[in-house]
Amino acid sequence: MGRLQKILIPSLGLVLAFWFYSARDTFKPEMLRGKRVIVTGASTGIGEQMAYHLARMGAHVLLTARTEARLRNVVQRCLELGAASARFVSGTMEDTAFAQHVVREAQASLGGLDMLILNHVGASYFGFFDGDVEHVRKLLEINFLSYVAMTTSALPMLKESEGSIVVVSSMAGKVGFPFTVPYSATKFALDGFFSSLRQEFAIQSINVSITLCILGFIDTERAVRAAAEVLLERPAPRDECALEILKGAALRRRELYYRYSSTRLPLLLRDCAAELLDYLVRSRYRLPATPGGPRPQH
Ligand SMILES: NC(=O)C1=CN([C@@H]2O[C@H](COP(=O)(O)OP(=O)(O)OC[C@H]3O[C@@H](n4cnc5c(N)ncnc54)[C@H](OP(=O)(O)O)[C@@H]3O)[C@@H](O)[C@H]2O)C=CC1
Ligand SMILES: CC(C)CCC[C@@H](C)[C@H]1CC[C@H]2[C@@H]3C(=O)C=C4C[C@@H](O)CC[C@]4(C)[C@H]3CC[C@]12C
Repeated sequence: MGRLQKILIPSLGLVLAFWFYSARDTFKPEMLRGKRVIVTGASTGIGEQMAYHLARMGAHVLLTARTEARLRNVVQRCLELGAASARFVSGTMEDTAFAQHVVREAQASLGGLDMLILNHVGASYFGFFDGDVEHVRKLLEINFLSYVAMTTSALPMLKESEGSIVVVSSMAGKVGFPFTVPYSATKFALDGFFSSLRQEFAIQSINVSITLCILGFIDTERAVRAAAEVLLERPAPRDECALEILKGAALRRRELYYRYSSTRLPLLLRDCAAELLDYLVRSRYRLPATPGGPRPQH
């Protein structure tokens, strides 16, 4: 009996703790109703899908990317889907002044901000590193520095609303993958910046959540065009991916993994068997017969 109690009581405690923890963590679409959200890179791909989900949930969306004609269509569709409001600002994130301009636009048109979704990426090549240092610099400006600039400008509004920052990164921002050298550098940089910033928020009791999203291969047009022939991996659907990101953001998660089986599970190997993980990653590539590697795709 005594032994039974020793086992039963802690087990019951564990079950209750697990139940309490999961109950706290249920996503409801109403969580995003009426929220004021910026989505960058919203003209195509995962960003476009996030805009549509947010619209269905009744959020106010401010979308940005370079291509005005596409943004106009996405805004129109968001309004049809039920967005509380939808607008866009077009321009390039190569310019940090533009990043700051987008945030000012949120202040002017929405009167504040609840969620900043940093998702855009500049075009790069999927192939062996070609030694082009200027390309690395440019990609760092688009994929990293503009994220820093937007966060810095948006922070006063996010502190005010106790809001959220969502950083869309990749498995290639946690592990080295072949053929993504410049891109991977920019994604690792995001992890350093935002993980360190999260620590400072904790010390300063700043209630702004930072969700770093670690994505595997997703079926967006550009990614499929660039990599599908070389990868033995099947891309996951972009609309489901977009919804998972929003759920993680609404629940103020620290990190989000999509899909779990091709991100979180392989990453468990990283600290105890790095060489094995490297080998498994390479084994997912159909390596080319030509010594130059796959033709660079932009
Ligand atoms: N697809 C995948 O397999 C994976 C994607 N990810 C991440 O998900 C996020 C979205 O990727 P995905 O949807 O595939 O990308 P897409 O290429 O479909 O979309 C990229 C977006 O960024 C915008 N953009 C490109 N260059 C600039 C620029 N200079 N200034 C401002 N905006 C720009 C594009 O619009 P426009 O050209 O009109 O400016 C577009 O809206 C990225 O952060 C990516 O790293 C992570 C892992 C895997
Ligand atoms: C451990 C493995 C089983 C997981 C495999 C996941 C691999 C296949 C995933 C993880 C990260 C993915 C890359 C990515 O993040 C973004 C882009 C940019 C896009 O324009 C071109 C495609 C590219 C390079 C993706 C290619 C597929 C990658 C390497």
